[in-house]
Amino acid sequence: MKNLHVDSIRKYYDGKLILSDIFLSCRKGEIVGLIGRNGSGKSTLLKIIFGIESAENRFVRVDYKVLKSFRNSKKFINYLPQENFLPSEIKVQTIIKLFLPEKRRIQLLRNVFIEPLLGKKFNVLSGGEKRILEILLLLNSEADFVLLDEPFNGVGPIIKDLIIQIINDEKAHKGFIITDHDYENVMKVTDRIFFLKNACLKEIKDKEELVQHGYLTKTIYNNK
Ligand SMILES: Nc1ncnc2c1ncn2[C@@H]1O[C@H](COP(=O)(O)OP(=O)(O)OP(=O)(O)O)[C@@H](O)[C@H]1O
Repeated sequence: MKNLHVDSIRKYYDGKLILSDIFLSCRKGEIVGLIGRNGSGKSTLLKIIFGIESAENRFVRVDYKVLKSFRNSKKFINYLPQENFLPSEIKVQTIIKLFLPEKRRIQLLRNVFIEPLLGKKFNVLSGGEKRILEILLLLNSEADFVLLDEPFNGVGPIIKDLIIQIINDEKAHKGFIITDHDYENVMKVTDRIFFLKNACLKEIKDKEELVQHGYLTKTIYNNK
């Protein structure tokens, strides 16, 4: 069983400690959630794991392979950034050809949601259509682990359910680390959840702990 092991991550921005000796692991077949207040360092952590952000200290390995840089990581790990990352002036069918090897394209080209979009350029797609396409491309890639930064942001309930369904369908083949402020859907889809506060990660078991950690107020918690 493949295992992503993240250890001893330490990061400062402008002299301020953002991440302090972070340890995190994710097995293939597992979905791990990451919750934290705005600016707590969630995106920074995902970027460091993926290898596109530097850190004072960083140790990432998949099984026994130590991934020292983005060049090593990209074969094993894929990453959905907060902002759209696909080229705006290119048609969806061309994007699929550019991003996926031939044997991995067929399923996506026949996907009921993607098929009607194939002739459209990326920049004319709706926000939800863009997100679904990006997520499906990552899930059809060969990487064993996928880091998703705010996959639910800006998408409606139907697309959210579709994203959850797609992630669950792929769970047997990949491991996921997901961060999003839609904590209810994060809690629904994940097997383990961690809360990032004061540069440290702590595993949490239920929604009540989100009140204790100051992520939810009692009023929000009681009204849900
Ligand atoms: N390139 C940078 N230079 C300086 N400070 C940065 C840089 N990138 C991020 N930061 C700071 O690091 C902190 C963590 O940012 P990060 O984007 O990781 O937070 P986040 O938890 O993902 O927030 P959000 O939930 O709002 O997306 C913030 O205070 C941010 O201002």
